[in-house]
Amino acid sequence: MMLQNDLLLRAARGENVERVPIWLMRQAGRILAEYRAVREKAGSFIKLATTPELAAEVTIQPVDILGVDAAIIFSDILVIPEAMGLPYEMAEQRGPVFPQTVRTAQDLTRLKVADAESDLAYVLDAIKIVKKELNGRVPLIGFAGAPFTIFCYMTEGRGSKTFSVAKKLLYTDPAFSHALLQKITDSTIDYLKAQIRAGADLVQIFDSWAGILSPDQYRTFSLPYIKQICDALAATAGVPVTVFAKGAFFARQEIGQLNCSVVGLDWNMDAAESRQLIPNKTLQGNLDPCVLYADYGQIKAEVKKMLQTFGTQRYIANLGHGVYPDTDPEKVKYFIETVKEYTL
Ligand SMILES: Cc1c2[nH]c(c1CCC(=O)O)Cc1[nH]c(c(CCC(=O)O)c1C)Cc1[nH]c(c(CCC(=O)O)c1C)Cc1[nH]c(c(C)c1CCC(=O)O)C2
Repeated sequence: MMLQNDLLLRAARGENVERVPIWLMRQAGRILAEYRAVREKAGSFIKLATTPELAAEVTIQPVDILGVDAAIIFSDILVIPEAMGLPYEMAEQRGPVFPQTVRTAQDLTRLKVADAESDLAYVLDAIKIVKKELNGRVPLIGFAGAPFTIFCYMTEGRGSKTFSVAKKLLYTDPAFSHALLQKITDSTIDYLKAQIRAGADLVQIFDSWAGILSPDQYRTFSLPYIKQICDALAATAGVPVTVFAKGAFFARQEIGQLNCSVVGLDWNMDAAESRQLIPNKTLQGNLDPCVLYADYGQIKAEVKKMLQTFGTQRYIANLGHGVYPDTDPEKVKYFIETVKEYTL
């Protein structure tokens, strides 16, 4: 299937583009009333995420309503622990909770390496439906959490400001930590390959908790596993890979040397400095999501500043993290329009 709008893929591959492509992290769900209506109908987040027709519907909503240049499959990074044998619940207002956690070698023996084709068939089915319904309008982004971020949730059992339970394990039981990280990595490689076979045109790895690690710990417990994923996908899949490590400003140079096409940036990472540290890759980001609370004039000024410093080539416009749930969708549309209208 030929894509009518392949700006995102061309920018990712470092090819010339006539304008900057844009999409938003967490564009599906969170801000749209149309999303909340479907979620209501489904009854729960998990029901919605595991019903391929409904997941496909909310995946396509931002393409129709916001006019973004890509869809991202509606799912969650926590489907990997679930497929490994650690089910999660989505507590209203409180986020994900794992009733059981994994903190010892013995806990680990109860987990398996996920088999995407059987354990995550519902995500793959949703991808196939989206590809059919998009009919080539825009590319579809697949995704997974980085092994360290998944490790955080599996060991801690819930969100945390410090993830001190997870980090304690890195210091007190590195052998266990590496064994769990490897099992997550093996599951994730299989899963991302399956997403690509099902039709994902690009995949993004979210290392949402990268910023809580020291540079040394990041080098030991996160980067090597992301590297395994990038190498495995480069060897077999041939679609662009984006690595987004929130807060890992200290690791930009090393991330830039991975076998990936795009590096995602958050708003703490200076554009010019990032270009210098990562000279040979496409950059993605990095507007502070809070800019979208400002008035239209301020949004325009901030977006122009961002585009001027990143330039229009080897660049994908985005926020520096997911869009916040209480953002006015009209402001989001204005952000997207401002990027689309920008020319040098
Ligand atoms: C850390 C993380 C999670 N999930 C995700 C990350 C990495 C990205 C990031 O750092 O923001 C990724 C994710 N989660 C979801 C998507 C869907 C696609 C998209 O729009 O980008 C994506 C890409 C749906 C979701 N995942 C979740 C919701 C809200 C649940 C609901 O509708 O009740 C949605 C739409 C729940 C979730 N899932 C997670 C948390 C902490 C929460 C609770 C709060 C929240 O972020 O909304 C874990």
